[in-house]
Amino acid sequence: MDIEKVNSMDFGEFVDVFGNVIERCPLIAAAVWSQRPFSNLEDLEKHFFAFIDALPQSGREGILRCHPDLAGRELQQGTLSAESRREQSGAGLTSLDADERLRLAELNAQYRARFGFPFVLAARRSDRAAVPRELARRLRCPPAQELRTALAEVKKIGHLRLADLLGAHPAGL
Ligand SMILES: NC(=O)NC1=NC(=O)NC1=O
Repeated sequence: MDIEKVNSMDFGEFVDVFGNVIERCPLIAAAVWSQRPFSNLEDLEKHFFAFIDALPQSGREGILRCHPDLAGRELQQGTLSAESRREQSGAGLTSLDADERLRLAELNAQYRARFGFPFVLAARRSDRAAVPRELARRLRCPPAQELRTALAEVKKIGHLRLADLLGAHPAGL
């Protein structure tokens, strides 16, 4: 899909296509639509990220809370979004053994209890060994720093999803 096609979309089509670039936050696409026309993929992405950066802390934390846990209940129940399912299975999280799943569940619970939002990481840039290691490492970070780190991961996920939608090759982020 080229940027001219994106710029020609009406509101409904735009949100249909881009509504899940940021997981379960179609509001962001709904807001970004007003910024058209976009000069290219980077410009479109810049508007998604600018919306996030302009939110108050409660809004940025809210975006994190819209993310399903990695290898969590939604993965087991099959209620993940198509994008999340692809990302999580791509990182090998659909084939964890019981011990691995339990360890991740425990770490996710500790993380959520400490920060008040779920652990978020771009699964496509990770794998089944790195996820628990990263979770355990970030669990020890100061809250303000961890909020910044988690949002950077949301942007990595968004960058990869936008690149998929526009048929571009994701830059190393
Ligand atoms: N909590 C999460 O990090 N969730 C996710 N990361 C991804 O890359 N896809 C997800 O669903």
